[in-house]
Amino acid sequence: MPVLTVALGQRSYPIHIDEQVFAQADLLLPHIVGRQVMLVSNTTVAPLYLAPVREVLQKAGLTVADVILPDGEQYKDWQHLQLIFDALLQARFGRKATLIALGGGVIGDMTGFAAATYQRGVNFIQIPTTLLAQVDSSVGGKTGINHPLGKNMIGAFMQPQVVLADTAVLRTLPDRELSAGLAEVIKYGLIRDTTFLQWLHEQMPALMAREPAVLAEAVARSCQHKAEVVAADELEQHDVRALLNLGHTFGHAIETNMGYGSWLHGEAVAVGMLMAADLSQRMGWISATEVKELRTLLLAAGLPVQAPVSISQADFLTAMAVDKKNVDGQLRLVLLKRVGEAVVVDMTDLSLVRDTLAAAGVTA
Ligand SMILES: NC(=O)c1ccc[n+]([C@@H]2O[C@H](COP(=O)([O-])OP(=O)(O)OC[C@H]3O[C@@H](n4cnc5c(N)ncnc54)[C@H](O)[C@@H]3O)[C@@H](O)[C@H]2O)c1
Ligand SMILES: O=C(O)C(=O)C[C@@H](O)[C@H](O)[C@H](O)COP(=O)(O)O
Ligand SMILES: [Zn+2]
Repeated sequence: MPVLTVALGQRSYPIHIDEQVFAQADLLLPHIVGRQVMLVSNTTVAPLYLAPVREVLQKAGLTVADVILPDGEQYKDWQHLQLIFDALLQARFGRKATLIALGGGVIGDMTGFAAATYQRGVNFIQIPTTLLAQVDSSVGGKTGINHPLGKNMIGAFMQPQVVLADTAVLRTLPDRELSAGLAEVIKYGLIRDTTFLQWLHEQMPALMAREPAVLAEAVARSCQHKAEVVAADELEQHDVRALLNLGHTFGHAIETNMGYGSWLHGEAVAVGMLMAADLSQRMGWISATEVKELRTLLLAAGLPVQAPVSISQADFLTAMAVDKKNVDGQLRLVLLKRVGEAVVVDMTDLSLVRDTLAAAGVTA
């Protein structure tokens, strides 16, 4: 069983990746500090996986309550965050309470933000149940909610106590969600590991067929990348962690403009990464062949490669103008200096960005 570590001094924590770890007492219980545990899940995941987790906690004599949120990115907002606080207060939970996020990235981001802010901060645990959450969102401590004008605009950095990534639960994941997770997996190859990228080209059919060993390897290699980047730049202050944002400035613009939940995060990131690659080619850094190879890989992963037709260039640029990487109103994008090496670039001239948008069929 691979056990990785996110090395952050006193805030270090393990990531357990294996089958049947999501409700394993010896992995879960040592990370619960008080006697009160709030399980946070959604209407899809709770019926599938909540009972075994509750049972383990109750058997240990803990007080367990739950809050089951509606399912979807459109509910990653203030109103539904408030439901977590309501449940915590109604159950009289205090500062020693532990929150457990059982679900995908939406549940993880919201639970983490609730933990960061409830009574000024309580512990939380990530049990990610989507591929995307296992390879990316459950690790690294970015938590938060969306604003109608921008993705993840309200939030906090808050590291979990432990991540239990159970690859067996991926069996019930819909195909579209598997593909969305693969977008973030491909991202790691593009920004920092050409060997992994080559492996992904070769193993994509096995990943799409959910071959357990191959899927588990993709999760472990992705988590290793994420853990290293987060350990190097936890709070995204040194343009290291920002590289994990490849494709996200375009992608978040798609999600915001299309209405949260219409495009999956991973789908928007896939198209965004292709746009970033196109722009990198325009900068003279990567070749047309490399852009084409990325397109082929995204298609093999069942991901979209075409921007939505209903968004204009102005819509894109408006959403991109509030991106969190921007400094003093200056657009900053993650591009590829070469395949396997990403950089943050100040886009002082927007003409190439417009060219990329136009080439993707986005109307002026
Ligand atoms: N914090 C971070 O570092 C980070 C990183 C990447 C993405 N994100 C955020 O994560 C969110 C996307 O996460 P996501 O892709 O997991 O989406 P999600 O949380 O909406 O989950 C996707 C769907 O799969 C369902 N589901 C979850 N686990 C399942 C299972 N095992 N079987 C069957 N169905 C299951 C969910 O109910 C949902 O319908 C976005 O809000 C994105 O911004 C955050
Ligand atoms: O962990 C990070 O850092 C990332 O950028 C990972 C991204 O995949 C993720 O979508 C993240 O939530 C985006 O962060 P944001 O700061 O652009 O909202
Ligand atoms: Zn992402």
